[in-house]
Amino acid sequence: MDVLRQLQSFFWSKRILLFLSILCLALATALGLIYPNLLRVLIDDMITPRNFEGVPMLALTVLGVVILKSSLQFLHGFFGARLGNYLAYRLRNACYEKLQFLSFRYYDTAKTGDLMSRLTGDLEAIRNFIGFGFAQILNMVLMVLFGSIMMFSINWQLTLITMIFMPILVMVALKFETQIHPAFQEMRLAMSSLTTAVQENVTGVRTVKSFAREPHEVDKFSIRNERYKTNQIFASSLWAKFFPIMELLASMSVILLLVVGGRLVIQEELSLGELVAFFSLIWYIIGPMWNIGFHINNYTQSKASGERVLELLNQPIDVQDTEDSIVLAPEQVKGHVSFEHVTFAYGNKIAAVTDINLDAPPGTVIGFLGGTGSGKSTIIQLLMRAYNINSGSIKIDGMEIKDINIRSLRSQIAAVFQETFLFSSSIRNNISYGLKDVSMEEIIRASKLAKAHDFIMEMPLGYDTIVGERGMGLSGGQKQRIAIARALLKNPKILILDDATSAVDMETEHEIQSGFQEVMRGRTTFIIAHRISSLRHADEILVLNEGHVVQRGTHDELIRVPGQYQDVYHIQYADHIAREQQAPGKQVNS
Ligand SMILES: Nc1ncnc2c1ncn2[C@@H]1O[C@H](COP(=O)(O)OP(=O)(O)OP(=O)(O)O)[C@@H](O)[C@H]1O
Repeated sequence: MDVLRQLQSFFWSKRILLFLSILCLALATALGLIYPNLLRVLIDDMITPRNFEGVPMLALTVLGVVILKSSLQFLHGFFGARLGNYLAYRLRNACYEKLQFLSFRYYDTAKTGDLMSRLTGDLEAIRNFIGFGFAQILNMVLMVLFGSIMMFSINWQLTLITMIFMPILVMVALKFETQIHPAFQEMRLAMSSLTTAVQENVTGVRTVKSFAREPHEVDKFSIRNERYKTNQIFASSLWAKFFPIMELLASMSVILLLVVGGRLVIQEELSLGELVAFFSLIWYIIGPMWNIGFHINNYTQSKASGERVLELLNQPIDVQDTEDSIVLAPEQVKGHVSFEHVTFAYGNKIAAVTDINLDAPPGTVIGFLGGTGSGKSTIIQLLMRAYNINSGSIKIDGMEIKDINIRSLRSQIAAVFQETFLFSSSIRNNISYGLKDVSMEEIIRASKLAKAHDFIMEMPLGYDTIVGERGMGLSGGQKQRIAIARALLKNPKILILDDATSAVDMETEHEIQSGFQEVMRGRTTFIIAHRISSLRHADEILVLNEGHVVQRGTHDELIRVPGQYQDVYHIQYADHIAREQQAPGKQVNS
């Protein structure tokens, strides 16, 4: 019920639909109770005394009741569907909005398939329950209540006798519930792991094929499919046992009614019409008991689904704006970045970066060099406030970034990553992503700077060419150049190039960088690169090892001192150095 209470806020403004739906169903049920009475009248007042006169009137009454009952049932469906759809619509929007604002930390462990199944299957289960299931459970209670009252009013002793088996029926249904609920939860988990397997396989199809891992992937899927199947079979076998037991218990009540009721009619303590009415009414009690399993199942499934959707909606967002966060005025931002004793660890692991200090006055270029996992990208993520730091401070123009409004902070930063994500849209839209009122001239200018214009013009529809999911159909270098154009168009105060030219050849890199010289002017730029050639013009280069800055200085300073930078330089410039050494008198330099 706690789940229901939490979901309430999503449909409460349309509660009138819920009330109308329940009311219509309750009225339809109440009308249904007229049938047994009409039967009793037909037998006792017309058939037994052989009085045919009232029969046409009785038939008309039945017709009227049928029409009214059908109309009420239609209205119940109509209002229920509107309510369910309204709720699902709001929940879908809320979930999607939440996904937009969840922190990077959440996405570090989130599984796409699992999220998809929450937004589809789970939402559907909630929609069904709030739209129909809930009203039907209430209706079930009303049926039992109305039915019992009528039966008691006819003959209370007979009612008590026929109800002897009802508590057992309820007990069986409740026991069933305690077993089926975990089974359904397990089934949902199994389904989301299946979806995840499919999604990952489709996304990573190139990797799978290049490693010829298809058989392994098939096995992995089979194991998950097996888990789903086992759960399905377990749940089905529970259902299979449940129905015959319920039927047996229900039949006991009918047999009792037959024996005791028949005797009462013979003893003239009960009229024939009343006995027939009783037979009809007993189903008002047995029916709900019979369906209690279905309703309980519906309820538990939706409850499990509700828990999963709410779990997403209640996820804490660890990187958030403070109440009085500072909104940067773009024209006043200078782009002075400083890190003071910054230490940060992902989760409970050891620190990814420790005691980082740097000062980047506006317009300077800072380079990062270091082995895999040395913490270069982490520093950049921290500057964008993807995560909150554990200690130290990061400032822009003297303001702590944790005090700056996140949107306005990120709007001053443009980043190009090693891996480029392109939306399935036109190249033009991909370049102008997130920007309003951008002219075609500006897009072309940025593309030319990023050395992307020529290959875009060679494509069938030029800038209107649609690139598929993750930019399929483009080479890695082409995707990177589009990403660079996108970053340049944003005209940021702070530019981040995280291995941004790794996928282009040396010549193109050189060309792009000469373009960068122009666009980097006046912007504080952070370059992560494995190639010394990308870093040599930086005002300061930080060499990282296991999250620590082990060397810092300009290119000219660093190549002179023994250390990691010099080692990398020697490897990358071996030919050049050899040539320099063959020409005596010349200094070994870049
Ligand atoms: N999202 C994450 N969750 C947990 N640990 C992470 C995450 N990202 C990076 N790490 C860890 O933090 C450390 C630094 O990683 P980082 O990505 O900053 O290195 P890097 O120098 O950029 O490496 P590369 O050159 O390979 O990109 C590594 O030990 C890495 O395993």
